[in-house]
Amino acid sequence: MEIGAENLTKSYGRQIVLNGLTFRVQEGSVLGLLGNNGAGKSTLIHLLTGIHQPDSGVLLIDGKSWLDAAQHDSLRRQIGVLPEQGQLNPELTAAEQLRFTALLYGIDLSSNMDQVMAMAEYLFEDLSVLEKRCATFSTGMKKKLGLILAFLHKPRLVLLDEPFSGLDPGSARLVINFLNAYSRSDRVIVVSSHNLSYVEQVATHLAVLHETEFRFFGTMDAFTSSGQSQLESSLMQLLAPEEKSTDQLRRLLS
Ligand SMILES: Nc1ncnc2c1ncn2[C@@H]1O[C@H](COP(=O)(O)OP(=O)(O)OP(=O)(O)O)[C@@H](O)[C@H]1O
Repeated sequence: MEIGAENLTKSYGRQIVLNGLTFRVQEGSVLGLLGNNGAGKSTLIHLLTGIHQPDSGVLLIDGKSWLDAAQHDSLRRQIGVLPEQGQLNPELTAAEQLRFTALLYGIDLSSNMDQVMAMAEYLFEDLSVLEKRCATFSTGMKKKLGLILAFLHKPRLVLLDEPFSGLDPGSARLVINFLNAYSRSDRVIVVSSHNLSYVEQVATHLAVLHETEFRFFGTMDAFTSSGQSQLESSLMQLLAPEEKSTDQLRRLLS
């Protein structure tokens, strides 16, 4: 599934968040979406899911306008989403949440049980967690369950908002391996994250949002070879954050 946009613009009130974005992400790509807090990464993911509408411009899925394409349920079912929050019903057990999400996607969980159990076994050490209520889950457990839900129906387009936040290093490694195993020539994965070292291990392409526009959009190789070898220093150079003095802060906090 190829995705893209032409002249995509989104504002909240008078604040322009995304301004005239034009891009293409080809099948087989894993796009790392980077940018400072408030740069508009989640906003772009919301637009790609179809939850929010752009003010102007066109979102393209397999070359078709997302608004036209969205009318086709089959296409919607090919999208998997890990939102930043609000995905789980705290009252349900994890197993109930899995069944509920499967119902929403219109898939028969019993015939996909091998796949679901394989994902759960891989991400959770102990499968008894599936009988616990989501409300009792730790941050990392919620994230892992959210990932399983996002991949439940083997989507061709996967949109992951902060998949690594709240994960311990071992769990993050599992998720990196999981994403690399899922990546395939007919799929696209979009990963919004602040964790550069993790992004580096999964992304084939990078998009850096800054001040409503892409400061960079291209392959990982092009990004890191454009003068710097390290992802973090390349990003810092691109976004050029101001060095701020901590003198006043020190005085106030002393
Ligand atoms: N529903 C909303 N109503 C009003 N403003 C919003 C809304 N959603 C996002 N914004 C604003 O849009 C801007 C972009 O927010 P967004 O959540 O997309 O950023 P982000 O890059 O995902 O940030 P972070 O890295 O902190 O998660 C912010 O200034 C935010 O306050």
